Order: sequence, then structure tokens, then C-alpha cells
Amino acid sequence: MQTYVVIVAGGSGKRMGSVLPKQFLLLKNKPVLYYTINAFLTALPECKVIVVLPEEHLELGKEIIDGFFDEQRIQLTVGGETRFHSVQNGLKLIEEESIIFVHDGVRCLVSEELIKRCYETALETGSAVPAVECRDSVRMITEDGNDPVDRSKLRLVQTPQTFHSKILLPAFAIDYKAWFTDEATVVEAFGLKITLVQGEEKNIKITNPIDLVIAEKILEG
Ligand SMILES: Nc1ccn([C@@H]2O[C@H](COP(=O)(O)OP(=O)(O)OP(=O)(O)O)[C@@H](O)[C@H]2O)c(=O)n1
Ligand SMILES: C[C@](O)(CO)[C@H](O)COP(=O)(O)O
Repeated sequence: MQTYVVIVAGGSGKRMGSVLPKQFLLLKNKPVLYYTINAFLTALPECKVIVVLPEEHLELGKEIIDGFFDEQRIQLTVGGETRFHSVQNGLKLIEEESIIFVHDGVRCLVSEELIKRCYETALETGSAVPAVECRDSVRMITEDGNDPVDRSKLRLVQTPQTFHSKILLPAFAIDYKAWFTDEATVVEAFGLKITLVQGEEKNIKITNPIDLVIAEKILEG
């Protein structure tokens, strides 16, 4: 069966506050997006990769891909208004039965081990959503203050969120809802349960400026 990886890099990175969206910023002289694409091409030698880019930075994305990869396996498409719409645009390029990874372009430290764990579980159960335990105490803000939450019952959800195409493609035909923050929420709205797999502490989503410092340190090993 074919394997597709939809890498969503169509956002503008408001929280990072940089002129250039964070997926194009450099970590040890290479763009964040380079590390993300390279992780999947290396872990899954047979996979096809679809990179979703902001329309205004399509040329820059092409330059990065042509500059770093000699690959017939990479296709490009443009992003949408939200992450959901960007994923939807990427999925439009997939017609054959496959295992589909959807991964944030800015989670550039994803490991081969996690990619393979997601693949095996999705093959077996139809889905694989990586998640990690909370390491801080957690509170819920209420109308009259705040309450403690039992953190042992919570998980922080990551990508790559991985599904059989028979699940993900029909699920994404749904109308957008504001609470669709990831693929798991869309698949659940479609009426199916998802399988959690162990994620990784270092699989951070580069979101704020501090995350670039952390990612560079992790890359230095
Ligand atoms: N319309 C969008 C919004 C987000 N993304 C992608 O989804 C991933 C996770 O989103 P996030 O970290 O929120 O990125 P941004 O939306 O760019 O950041 P911000 O919310 O700070 O603006 C990123 O790789 C981002 O490029 C996307 O492809 N299309
Ligand atoms: C998909 C995701 O990375 C899982 O943690 C996350 O939901 C993306 O969220 P954002 O709102 O786009 O930052």
C-alpha cells in the first residue's frame, strides 16, 4: 500500500512574530521545513510527500525543496484559511488507498522511531495519534476563578496524526468547525474513535521564539 505524508506549512506564524513565517526560519543554517521533510523521506523511503505552503511563499518553498532534495516524490500545493483547510487542500491530491500521515511543518524534530510507531499502529487499527503526558500542574479557568484538573487523565497531542485513507479522506469532506484543531477531532466528528500512541517530549511544535532556541539545542544533541 502507498504511503503519503501531508506536511502542512501553510500558516503565517503570528505567535512567532517574524516577518518570514517560522517554517522558513533557519536552524543551524537550514530552514525548519528542510528538517521536517528530510525526517519523512529518510524514515519512509517509499513515501510520497505533499507540502502545503502559503500562496505568497510558494516560490520560496520550491527553492528550498529544489535546493535540498533531488526528489520526484515531493508535490506542492497551497494552504487555506485555517490548518483544517490546508490539510483539506493537501488531501485533494490523494486518490489511491494509502496510509496518510498529516504532520505540522514546524514539528521538525520528529524522530524515525515515532514515524514508524505511527505507521505500524495506523496499519493495525486505522489510526495513530501521538500524545505525551503533562509535566506541569493544570488548572481549568472557570466563571468564578479556577479549579485543579487531574493531569493523569490528560494528554498533549502531537503530530504526525496517521490514518488509513478510507478513514481520513471521507472524514475531511465534513464542513469546518472551529474546534477542529487537528485530524483526530475531524475523524471523531465523522463518528470514529482514534488510537493514541506514545509521542515524544522533543517533538515540539515551533510556536514562539523560545522554541527556536530549544530546537537548536536539541539538534546540537
Ligand atoms: N492556515 C494554516 C495554518 C497553519 N498551518 C500549519 O499548521 C502547523 C501548525 O500550526 P501553527 O503552529 O498554529 O502555525 P501558524 O498558524 O503558522 O502559527 P500561529 O497560530 O502562531 O499564527 C504549522 O506548520 C502551520 O504552517 C497551515 O498549514 N495552514
Ligand atoms: C495539530 C497540533 O499540532 C496538535 O497539537 C495542534 O493542534 C496545532 O495547533 P495550532 O492551533 O495550529 O497551533
